[in-house]
Amino acid sequence: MTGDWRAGFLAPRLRWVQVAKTARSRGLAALQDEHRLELAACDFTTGEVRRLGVPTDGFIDSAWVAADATSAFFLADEGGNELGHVHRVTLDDTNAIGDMTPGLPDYALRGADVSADGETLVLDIVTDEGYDLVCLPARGTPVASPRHLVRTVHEAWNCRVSADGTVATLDTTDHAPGTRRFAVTAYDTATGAVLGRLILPSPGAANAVCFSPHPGDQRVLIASQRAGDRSGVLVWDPVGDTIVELLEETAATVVPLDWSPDGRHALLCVELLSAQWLERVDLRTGERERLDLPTGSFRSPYLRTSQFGAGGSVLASHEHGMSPLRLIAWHAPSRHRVLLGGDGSPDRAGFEHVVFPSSDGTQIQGWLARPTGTGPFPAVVHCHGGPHVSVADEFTPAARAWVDHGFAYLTVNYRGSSGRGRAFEEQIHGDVGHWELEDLAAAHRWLVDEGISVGGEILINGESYGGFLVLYALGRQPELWAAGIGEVVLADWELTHHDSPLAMRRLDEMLFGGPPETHGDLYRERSPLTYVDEVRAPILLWQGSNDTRTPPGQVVAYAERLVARNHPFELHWFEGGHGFGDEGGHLAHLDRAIAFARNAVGG
Ligand SMILES: CSCC[C@H](NC=O)C(=O)N[C@@H](C)C(=O)O
Repeated sequence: MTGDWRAGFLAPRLRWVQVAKTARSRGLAALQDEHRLELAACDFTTGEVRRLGVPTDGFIDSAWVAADATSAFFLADEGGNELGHVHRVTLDDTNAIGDMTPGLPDYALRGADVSADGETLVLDIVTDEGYDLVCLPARGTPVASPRHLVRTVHEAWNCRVSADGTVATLDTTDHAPGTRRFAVTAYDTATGAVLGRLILPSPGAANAVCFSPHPGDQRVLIASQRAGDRSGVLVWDPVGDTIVELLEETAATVVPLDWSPDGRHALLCVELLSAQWLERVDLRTGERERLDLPTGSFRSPYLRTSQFGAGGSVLASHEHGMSPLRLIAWHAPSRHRVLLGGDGSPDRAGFEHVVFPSSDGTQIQGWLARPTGTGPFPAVVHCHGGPHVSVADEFTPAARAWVDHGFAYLTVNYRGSSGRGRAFEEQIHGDVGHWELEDLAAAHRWLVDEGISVGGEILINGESYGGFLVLYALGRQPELWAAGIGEVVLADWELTHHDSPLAMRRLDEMLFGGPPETHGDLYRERSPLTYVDEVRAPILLWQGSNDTRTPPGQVVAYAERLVARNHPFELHWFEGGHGFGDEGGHLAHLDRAIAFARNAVGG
């Protein structure tokens, strides 16, 4: 795995693609280049990708395309702070932009959808008052105030609206506050009346994926999680009060992604220890068909999905570790072709899928990239954010950079990651940091036992919740790590909680079992700031000045304690929110990180 990793990093690439519900040959994409990440209108037939001049943050849920692809909606925030208003941009030559909710205070967004008939927009907006499901016309002049359907103070995500706009759903937790064991609640969009609620037996969770494509049909495709490892697909009719259990898996995790425009099929992503493939299931017969597509990944929580295209096709958002997103149209076995994206070298060797035991015998999965030769190599153990997401075999240009500089790179789906069932995901609740550090120590041990690396040459790296793990590991396992590198890190839970909007505070309360007012001891016990004096390794950090997820104050507090000890560290600030918008900035960071790492391992 050698070559010009810089070019791979900086070449324009697609981060996600969305398909319009009733104009399936067109859609919306997030296009990344050296200088910016912005929205683009796509025509899958001609291959045209046209920039809209609208910046975006990389989350697929911060922007979405209208059903007929004549416009798109996005959250316009203030310098990356994720608080603002939903705007509409027309996808014609004018790209006219207008605020959809001019009468509302700034809000965070936890979901949005537009009906297949193009008329109705639903938003799940979050202010310090609570989570509000609102409904407004998707076309025409924005209304002064949208229709308010419901307010809840407990976490509620991911709203969906029926094809004719008469029924909306919200994934709610009123029945189980302080958890993400969601129920799906359906509302009449004219009156706000509750039409039905789908609550799976505890500790199950249900999430609405999408409504039937047909106006008048109020059935919803549901992703279900149940006790243990069980995951499945349901079709729920909140109006007719019926549930059809379409399929259930125990060995693998199955995630429904889309309902075909002809109503016949659902698209599924099946995941086995983070290896993914796509299947299509016939909604009448339950017959499943695995799509013959290249090895790699097809979805990533919050970041990327695959959907049905026009004419019965599937538009697969395919990536692997060393190959950027390609939109592949699958028509039938052995009949698929690339419509957009890629970099011309999808056959480049990528990640190795590895599994190793943690201290309690639980098998932990990771993705490894290593230089050619026998090693040992200095190594980077990477921790993803979330924590309830997982890393698939997805494009990771940083991994290529590390490998080209002689480092092995191992990204770990530690305890708390999604895709391994509820027990695996929830094991960290009330015990934040404990199992994650056990699993990261296991990764360290495995790299040494396999002869891939040697003990004193392993660094730890991560972003967001992964950045929390970097600092927590440096303080709690100082003997293990040669250096720590973090982006948008969390150094203190209590300070973070107090500086965060409600949309983020609910995550902390779920992880700790309550707010700092009642669970302050645990917040302090599991905060890196508490262990800052134990840290031995040098630290390199990047933080966004407008970040509302891992706000600046808590990192400043941590840095002040390092200064007081005269401990070697660097803290670099960038203008932005919870991540780099420009790959130029990201690349400069990586250059610095590699030089810093070489220095730390004496290279
Ligand atoms: C409290 S950890 C930092 C917030 C976290 N970001 C990255 O790890 C985050 O945004 N989590 C989201 C996805 C959430 O679960 O609410």
